[in-house]
Amino acid sequence: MISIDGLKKNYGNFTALDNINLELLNGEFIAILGPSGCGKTTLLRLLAGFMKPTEGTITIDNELAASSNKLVPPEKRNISMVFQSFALWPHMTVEEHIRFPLKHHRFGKTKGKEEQAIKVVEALEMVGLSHLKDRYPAELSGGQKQRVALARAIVSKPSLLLMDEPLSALDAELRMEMRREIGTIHRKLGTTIIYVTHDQGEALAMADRIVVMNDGKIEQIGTPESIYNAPQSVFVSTFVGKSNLIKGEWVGENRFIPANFPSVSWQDIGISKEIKAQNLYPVRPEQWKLGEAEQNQMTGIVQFAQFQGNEIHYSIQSGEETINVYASVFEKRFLPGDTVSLKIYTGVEERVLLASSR
Ligand SMILES: Nc1ncnc2c1ncn2[C@@H]1O[C@H](COP(=O)(O)OP(=O)(O)OP(=O)(O)O)[C@@H](O)[C@H]1O
Repeated sequence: MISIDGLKKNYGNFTALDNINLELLNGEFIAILGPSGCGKTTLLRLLAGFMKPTEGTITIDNELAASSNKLVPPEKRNISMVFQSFALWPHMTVEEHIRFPLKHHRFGKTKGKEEQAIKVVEALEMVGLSHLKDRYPAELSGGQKQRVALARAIVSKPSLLLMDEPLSALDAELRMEMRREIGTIHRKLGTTIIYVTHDQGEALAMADRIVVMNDGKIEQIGTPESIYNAPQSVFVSTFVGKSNLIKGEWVGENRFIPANFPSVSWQDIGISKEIKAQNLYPVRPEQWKLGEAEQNQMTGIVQFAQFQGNEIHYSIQSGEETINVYASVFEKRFLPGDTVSLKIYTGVEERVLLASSR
């Protein structure tokens, strides 16, 4: 188990991480999700042992690994890393890359040549590269290079695998394929994975739990479903799921009246206290139900309608607010200039169904 307590990291006067508290269970797949500059890589570097924290501690399997005056260096931690840039050596073949940790790493060291060969074959098979084992990095595609980096990272069976945006240099289709492969490898190996990404789709699809970060702090920790369906802050509701934040007023605890439509009222569907306190109601783009304009309903004028294959993405002007709506292609189509009514799916079950069908 890894325990992070009160972790802080300053670079000079600048605080890159502040009061980070997190417990990771053995075998968990944790995604660290946040925008550029929020401190994701800093957290990963602290976990790897590249630098000391300014305050707080990291404990790995009940042993203090880092504090402001102690640092267990990377080579003394049973960890591996995979980077966005692959970090391969141009003069080594695929097979030599994968054998490297077995020869040199303190934890993965495997003395017998035969045992080494078995482990290399296993790792090559796991990432589907057996047929390319004699190639050099310059002779591989981006996806194949990342598979080499992955095989090199897992061959020594580390207890912790740190991945820093490993798929961001790959094209969209390959990213989807690699998501599945990393998921399969995680299930097979049972290694604890910390996976840094700014891509919400990756985090939602792959992780057991997501840690959403902003500005050096943790905003929310939870399962993908809870992060998506029950964001606790305005930041999480807009960063994950791209909610529209409708302005209005909460009447009592349970009823919301949109500012521009006093005759409309929406019920509470588990909106957090923090969001309520700002008199906002978050509505995700796919949560809207468009219809012909009706009296006593929220309405707007379609500005744009973009065909996306499985969905139509509308931009709708409603009073001063521009509302984004994702509608199924099977629903009634609207055109720019049409006045439409905007209702929302409020049943929690409906919302979960919608979320899981995306
Ligand atoms: N060595 C350093 N010296 C000074 N400031 C730094 C240093 N490294 C990072 N920072 C700053 O700390 C903040 C967090 O950086 P970090 O690299 O952890 O962010 P990130 O979330 O990984 O961003 P990205 O997704 O762009 O890689 C940023 O504002 C960055 O400019």
